[in-house]
Amino acid sequence: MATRLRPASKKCTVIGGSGFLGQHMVEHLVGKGYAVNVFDIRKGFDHDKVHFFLGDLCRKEDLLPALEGATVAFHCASPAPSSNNRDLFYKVNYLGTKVVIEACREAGVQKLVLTSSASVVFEGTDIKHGLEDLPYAKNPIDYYTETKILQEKEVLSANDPEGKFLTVAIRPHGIFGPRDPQLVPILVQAAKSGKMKFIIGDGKNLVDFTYVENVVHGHILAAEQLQRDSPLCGKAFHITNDEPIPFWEFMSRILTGLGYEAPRYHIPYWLAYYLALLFSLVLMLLRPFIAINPTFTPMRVALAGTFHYYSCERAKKHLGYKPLVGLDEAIEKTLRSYPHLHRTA
Ligand SMILES: NC(=O)C1=CN([C@@H]2O[C@H](COP(=O)(O)OP(=O)(O)OC[C@H]3O[C@@H](n4cnc5c(N)ncnc54)[C@H](O)[C@@H]3O)[C@@H](O)[C@H]2O)C=CC1
Ligand SMILES: CC(C)CCC[C@@H](C)[C@H]1CC[C@H]2C3=C(CC[C@]12C)[C@@]1(C)CCC(=O)C[C@@H]1CC3
Repeated sequence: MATRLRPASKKCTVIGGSGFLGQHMVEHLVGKGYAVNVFDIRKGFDHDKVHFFLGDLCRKEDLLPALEGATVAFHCASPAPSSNNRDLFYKVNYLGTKVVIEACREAGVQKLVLTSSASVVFEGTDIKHGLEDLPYAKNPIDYYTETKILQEKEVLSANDPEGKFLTVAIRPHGIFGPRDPQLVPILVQAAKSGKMKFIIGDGKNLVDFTYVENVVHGHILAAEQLQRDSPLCGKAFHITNDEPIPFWEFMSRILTGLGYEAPRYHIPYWLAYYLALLFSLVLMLLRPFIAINPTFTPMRVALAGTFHYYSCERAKKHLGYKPLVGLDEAIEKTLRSYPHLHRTA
């Protein structure tokens, strides 16, 4: 029987492929017939159809073998936002991304799809139906976001159709779903230690939470539509569930779905913000003696107490994007995927 050869254009590399989003990307790409290389500093899972390359993206010599023969590279690697390590964010997200671009060009990769973040325009004040052409935040909410801005600028300005190298950035917001190590586990941890009693503000602020499969879908569409002279070249695209929901309703649905009580007492936004700021200053002074990772940071209070939802009309128009999984189904699937986080008694 003749074996059908996989077209060379279907070989890709997922940088950060061992992470939460990366792993979902890999599974969907394999399902769509791509030959997939994963590049990461750690091996997060096993897959018989995937080639794993371990290394640091800041080192071009580590990266090059993983990019060999690939036409598309997806760059979804980043230090965890909660690590709050300024030097590490700068090194990996900014300097490392320059290395990624250089290595892609050297290896002959034709398309680079960056996972950016909708937060690159967020300064801690309300954004309603935000468009991609809002200016980058002058005062980003944290170091992580500061370096996501530098990273996105670097990738978009590297778009070079003459040099046969095309780039695009996907800006998701509040990714959640099975195996997310961040949103649901942090929430459950806070609930277990009795910290999820308060609603910051009036609880009416709408926010985007985006199911991981929709984020993956947006990335794959971007890679497939990115062509010379297409309106995608060098542009950013919001990818959301297109169903903004009150932040505290989303939190409550996750908490009650896992058997915890929903927060019910209101605390004014400004009070929560200044308390978190004061707390982080105290922790900074104490850092030489004791290291604590606080649950309530000024950044989280800002995210929990303001409106921040984004339009994905540009993605609908130019990528043909439409969320594949609606919010209700996404929450259900997520809750079902965390049996070990259900409250026992
Ligand atoms: N989780 C969220 O809500 C959102 C995430 N994003 C972006 O999506 C991307 C993926 O995020 P997640 O999957 O949630 O994070 P994650 O922490 O699960 O995955 C990131 C991966 O990058 C790898 N990595 C970190 N430093 C590296 C280095 N120097 N060399 C090679 N690999 C390295 C890590 O080992 C990890 O596997 C990131 O770029 C993040 O900024 C954007 C918007 C929202
Ligand atoms: C303790 C509570 C007040 C809130 C707990 C939930 C939070 C851990 C999450 C709610 C919104 C999330 C979010 C991100 C991380 C996890 C949350 C703060 C990001 C900062 C992840 C990286 C990004 O690029 C932007 C995200 C915005 C929303």
